[in-house]
Amino acid sequence: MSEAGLPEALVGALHELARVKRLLVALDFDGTLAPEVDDPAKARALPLAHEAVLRLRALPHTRVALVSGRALRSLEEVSGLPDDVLLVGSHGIELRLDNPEDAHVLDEAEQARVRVLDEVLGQVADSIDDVWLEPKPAGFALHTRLATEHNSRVAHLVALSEAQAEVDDLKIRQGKNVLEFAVRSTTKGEAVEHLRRYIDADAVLYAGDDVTDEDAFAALQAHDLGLKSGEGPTLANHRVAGPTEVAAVLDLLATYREGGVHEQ
Ligand SMILES: O=P(O)(O)OC[C@H]1O[C@H](O[C@H]2O[C@H](CO)[C@@H](O)[C@H](O)[C@H]2O)[C@H](O)[C@@H](O)[C@@H]1O
Repeated sequence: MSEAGLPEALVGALHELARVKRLLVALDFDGTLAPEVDDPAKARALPLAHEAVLRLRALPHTRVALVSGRALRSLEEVSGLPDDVLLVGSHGIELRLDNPEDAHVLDEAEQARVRVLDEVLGQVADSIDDVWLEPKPAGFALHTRLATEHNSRVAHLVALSEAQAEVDDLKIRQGKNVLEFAVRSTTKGEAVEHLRRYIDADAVLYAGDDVTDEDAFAALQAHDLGLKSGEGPTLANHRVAGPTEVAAVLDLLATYREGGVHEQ
């Protein structure tokens, strides 16, 4: 372990990463910047992580992006970051880049499928204790965090079978105490590839904690750095225990890059 309490190999990789010319720092929100809480509206990035993001986005040739499963509007609210931080919501479906025309629009057929999903999943949530539905532009998250294990299992089974029976071509994702249904199948991996091209990045740091972040880790290249937050199988080449350590990583990366060692 280094002085910062981080693995030596990770500290070395951060030092290398801080030297590249154009750097993309792409970060998942819940479970990575923000500790998990029962009410998604109350999630906030740890102060050290928030501060490090602000320091990184102020540096030349450095862009920060949040890449989240949340709806874009929800991500804007909980992250509370300036407009020049790029935002990706709904697992890659919604983008807030530098121009308003980058915003997504669902076509009429997709909107009709969202309405059917609303009806089907709404009935599931209404009929099982402590299960609730979070609406998003292209679908819904069925939350079971506060439900008993039994109710959670029933909710997942019923929601899966009824939604698939009523709506074609659904993208279904399992997350932490949540089952997500969307009418578009964009992934965080596609989002990272899009962001890499968008800023013409020479290297990418991606940090995430959940199964859906694995698509982003799979999109990383040899000179990138993937950081898994918490337990579970991963394609990331580095791992830390959780949001506290992710904050320490971002703080150290900001310090190295502020040191002005990046290639010009
Ligand atoms: O991709 P992320 O930024 O990690 O977003 C994934 C989902 O995060 C939210 O749900 C999760 O965090 C909540 C707050 O800690 C927690 O209560 C819930 O159990 C977790 O599943 C969000 O509500 C979802 O829409 C996101 O897809």
